[in-house]
Amino acid sequence: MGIIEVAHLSKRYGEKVAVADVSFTVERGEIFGILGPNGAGKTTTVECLEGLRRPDGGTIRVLGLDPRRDTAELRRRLGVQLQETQLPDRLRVGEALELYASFYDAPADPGELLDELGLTGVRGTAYRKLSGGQKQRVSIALALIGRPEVAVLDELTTGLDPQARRDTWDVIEGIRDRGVTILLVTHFMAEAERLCDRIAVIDAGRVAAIDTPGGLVARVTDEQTVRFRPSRPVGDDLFTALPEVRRVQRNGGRIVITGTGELVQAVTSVLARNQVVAGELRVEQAGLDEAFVALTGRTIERGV
Ligand SMILES: Nc1ncnc2c1ncn2[C@@H]1O[C@H](COP(=O)(O)OP(=O)(O)OP(=O)(O)O)[C@@H](O)[C@H]1O
Repeated sequence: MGIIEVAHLSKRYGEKVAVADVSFTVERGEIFGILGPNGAGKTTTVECLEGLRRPDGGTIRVLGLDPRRDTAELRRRLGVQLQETQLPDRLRVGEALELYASFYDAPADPGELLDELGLTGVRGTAYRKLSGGQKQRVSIALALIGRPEVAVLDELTTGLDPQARRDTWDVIEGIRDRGVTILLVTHFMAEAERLCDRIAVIDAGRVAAIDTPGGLVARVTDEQTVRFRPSRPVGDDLFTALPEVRRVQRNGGRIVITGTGELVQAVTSVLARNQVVAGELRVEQAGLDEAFVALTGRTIERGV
């Protein structure tokens, strides 16, 4: 059984269909991403599984619990980071953690958590004086203070600069390594690519695809391109004879070979057999960006 199971979820606001039909299962220990453009229905989906909204249709189980019925138990076992944590301005970081810790029977140690998130130095600082990245890490700390088995992180790095965003990614990987299952909502491509074991691509309230980042790319194309400058002149026929090769092009002194499968290995072995050295060798592969466009017909931000 998955740690989170969502089946045929639907939710509308008046006439507006926010979630039309969303199903996915999150396994214990993974970082599962929900990736989609603004307005795709990501937040509505996670708010339903947090028990904050009542779905119009479908079923949801989180840790085997029904979010609408077992709200109190779910609150103890699910860590939730809100889109914008609003804490009183004067509250100090350490006090905020102590306060939230008091809501749980067996909370994490606030000092250890601050240390892990690199916040020890601002323990006595008022929340309003923190940088965007520090505020974000406080909101992650608050999501983890109850030692949850599952944490839902929504738009984790929105508004952060690239360095703060990368630092936050390291933090998230550390949390996963401690065994916390993470449901990560994002509209940044780079974030999903870097962090997620599997991704549900959501568009207009529906799941367009669920797969590993590599699997999503492979669904769309397994074409790759190898570029290099040969150490001596070679004919195209050397490469066109390889089953992996689709096209050979020339670009100045460079050879550009497009193909599939074990293309890089095939090209480099034929070069080695013919004593040609490949200078300035580059390999390019379609990425999640291309896969996302092919699946949804839209582009979204990369995020770094
Ligand atoms: N309370 C509400 N009342 C009416 N419409 C809403 C409400 N909340 C969301 N919507 C609409 O439902 C759709 C889905 O919104 P939702 O916030 O779930 O998307 P999202 O993928 O999380 O987007 P974002 O990345 O912008 O947060 C959007 O068209 C949004 O305008």
